[in-house]
Amino acid sequence: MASADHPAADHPADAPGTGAALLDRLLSLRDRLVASPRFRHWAARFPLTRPVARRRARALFDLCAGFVYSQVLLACVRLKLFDILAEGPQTPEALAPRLDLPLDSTTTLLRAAAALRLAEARSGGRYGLGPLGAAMLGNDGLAAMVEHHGLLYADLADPVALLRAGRTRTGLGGFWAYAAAEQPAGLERGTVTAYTALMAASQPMVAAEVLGAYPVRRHRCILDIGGGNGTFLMQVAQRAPNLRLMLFDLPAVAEQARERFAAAGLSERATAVGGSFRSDPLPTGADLITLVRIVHDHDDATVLALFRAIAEALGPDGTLLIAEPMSGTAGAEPVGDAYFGLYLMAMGSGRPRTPAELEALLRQAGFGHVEMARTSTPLVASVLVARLGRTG
Ligand SMILES: CC(C)=CCC/C(C)=C/CC/C(C)=C/C=C/C(C)=C/C=C/C=C(C)/C=C/C=C(C)/C=C/C=C(C)/C=C/CC(C)(C)O
Ligand SMILES: C[S@@+](CC[C@H](N)C(=O)[O-])C[C@H]1O[C@@H](n2cnc3c(N)ncnc32)[C@H](O)[C@@H]1O
Repeated sequence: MASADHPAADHPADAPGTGAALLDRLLSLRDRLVASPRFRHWAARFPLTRPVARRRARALFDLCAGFVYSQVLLACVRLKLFDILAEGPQTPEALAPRLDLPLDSTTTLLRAAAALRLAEARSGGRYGLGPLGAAMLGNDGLAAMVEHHGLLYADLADPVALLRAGRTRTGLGGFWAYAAAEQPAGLERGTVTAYTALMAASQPMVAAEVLGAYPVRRHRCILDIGGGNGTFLMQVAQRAPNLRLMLFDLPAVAEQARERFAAAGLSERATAVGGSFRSDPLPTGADLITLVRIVHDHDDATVLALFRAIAEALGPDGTLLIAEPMSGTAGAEPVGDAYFGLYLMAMGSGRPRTPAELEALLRQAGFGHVEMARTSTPLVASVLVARLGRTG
């Protein structure tokens, strides 16, 4: 199941012999060359190799400096710099009292933000929004994501220790309380509220991707498993006024969804059922089941059991839709494998999967037809659509 975003999704086995062996030899020759200080010295000066050498140096520098760039972004978010610059370009002198920073620090922050394209130098020594700062505006979910990274960075302070320990107790694991819980259904409201709020804040950008990729209107009843406080289903409700809405999540989370459905006047159309998909039966009656940012949280055995339970709950004509950032996404490789790979390791449960890995698990559970639905921003979410049986 290769696609434009996942060109290697099929993972064809390397043909034994010539092609792969020749490639290996060429790559080790490249590595030996690049590892030589003399070659690097020469390549940085020779006009034809200089642009490549500069790009590599910059890429390596960005890897060294990534945390510093992240902290510049965090400072901008905390100081609400983007909202302030959205009023119009301003001088450091005018901005310093508004940011409650000394003038010198204001200039340092503005120059850093401009270098990272979050802000932009304008005429008369003023600064305005940069293209990336403008993209942060009106995206409270992204700002909340930026803020919560403090937990991740603390867990990653010693990355080798984290990798050696494997699944261990961490700050992030405490935040995502279900990740380590033996009996997640017993989690109390106080424990699930912070992660539920973070997911709700960042859900609109995910819902926009999913609903742009798949026409939910063709269905009669949707069940959103792990649906949080119902933010996704509330977006669905707007797109498909005739669809019945069901949500399943841990009892303390489902309770919050029920309250929000009632407040939005959706109680007639929407129900929220509390339980754990690791131990409780799923609600039946839906012809579309969605797993939005769920599968990557769990290990293979849990995922396979969940897919099997879904196959049973859906019935033969039903559709399962999986939406989450996936491993191996073309153009977003570091998102799936570097960011989510280490994120989920720190969280203590799950792993990012390629579409082909997901498809293999789906097939084991009886889903014979699996295809990708194209999203506009696959780093936010890729979408897989699966149906039972062999035909589409
Ligand atoms: C108008 C003129 C003159 C020119 C226009 C030029 C042009 C075409 C500009 C483009 C403007 C544009 C449309 C920009 C769009 C920007 C977008 C869509 C940016 C999106 C960025 C999204 C980001 C950075 C997403 C970050 C997401 C993160 C960090 C998510 C983390 C999720 C976590 C930690 C989830 C945890 C859940 C768990 C536990 C794993 O299950
Ligand atoms: C990462 S959040 C995603 C929430 C929502 N789908 C979204 O994208 O915003 C994972 C959700 O799965 C729920 N969850 C985790 N383990 C569960 C289980 N065993 N049974 C039911 N829900 C579970 C959590 O309570 C949480 O709401």
